[in-house]
Amino acid sequence: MLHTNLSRLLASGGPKRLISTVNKLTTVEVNDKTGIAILTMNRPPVNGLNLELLQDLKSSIDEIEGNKSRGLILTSSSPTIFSAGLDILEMYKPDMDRCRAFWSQLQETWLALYGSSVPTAAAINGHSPAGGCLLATSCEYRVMVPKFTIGLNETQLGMIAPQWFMSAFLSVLPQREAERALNQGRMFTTEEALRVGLIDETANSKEEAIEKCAAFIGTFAKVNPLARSLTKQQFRAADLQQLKNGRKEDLEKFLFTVSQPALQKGLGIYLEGLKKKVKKQ
Ligand SMILES: CCCCC/C=C\C/C=C\C=C\CC(=O)SCCNC(=O)CCNC(=O)[C@H](O)C(C)(C)COP(=O)(O)OP(=O)(O)OC[C@H]1O[C@@H](n2cnc3c(N)ncnc32)[C@H](O)[C@@H]1OP(=O)(O)O
Repeated sequence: MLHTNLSRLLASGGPKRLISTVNKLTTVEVNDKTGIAILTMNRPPVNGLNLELLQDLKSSIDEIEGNKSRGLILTSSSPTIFSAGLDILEMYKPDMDRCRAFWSQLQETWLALYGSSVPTAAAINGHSPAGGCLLATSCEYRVMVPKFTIGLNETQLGMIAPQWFMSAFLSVLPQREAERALNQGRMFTTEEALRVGLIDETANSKEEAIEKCAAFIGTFAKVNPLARSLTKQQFRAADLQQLKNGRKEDLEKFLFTVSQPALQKGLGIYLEGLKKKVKKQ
């Protein structure tokens, strides 16, 4: 009951204090009463994860870790897109120095979110392909609004999701389901995602999704915070360590992959397809 009241207060726009507007592409709002932080991505039109958005996400996660928030809810300011995943323009005909910085920042941001000491939840209020799905599956709980899609579609783009994308996916889905979905590059509708367990709940609006995420975070109200966070970290330690140990190799593989002419050709065709779709409407 206490948890429900807390989450209602949060979602009803109860006393909220904007504690950070420092970052250009993210905001952090901490509710004074509940202590839960809402981290909102705001890079129109599709929250494409470029270097700057990834930097802002990392610095917002650090801020939430540092200000003793009781939990983190990740969401988007767009009414239809949670995140379109990695900004393809960072990988298409890239400047290699920037591309290096981009991938290193993606690694850094993932380590911070997946390894966060506070309870994390994603209020998925729009489409969530690829890198968007990575962000959502790196959280501990997912609530999604109907009529959108989520999944790791990398193979559809001729790309291979790195091992740590798979780790986050596998922390949510059974191996058989995860392997098949990744091989197919499958995008799940909200209803399908609920059925396989890729999301935990559905909600009819962003506000309700945030309320349900807050209720999840409220379930830890009476649990010792240090014991909870160390337990979470033990569960995730092997996945985190695997990337920490292999960061350089992972970066080199990425740079090698994006410099392949066949991949560049495929990305060009994919981008063209996205643009043609816009013109048709
Ligand atoms: C073992 C070895 C490992 C080594 C590692 C090597 C490689 C790993 C590499 C990569 C991993 C990649 C993961 C990714 O995240 S790739 C990105 C995948 N994302 C997508 O496929 C999503 C594509 N977008 C969409 O499907 C739709 O845009 C969406 C459903 C999200 C929204 O649809 P809507 O109709 O609302 O909007 P659009 O009109 O389609 O888009 C508006 C505008 O935005 C541009 N855009 C969309 N998505 C992206 C994107 N991801 N990056 C850049 N730009 C994007 C779109 O082109 C439109 O632009 P404009 O025409 O207005 O200029």
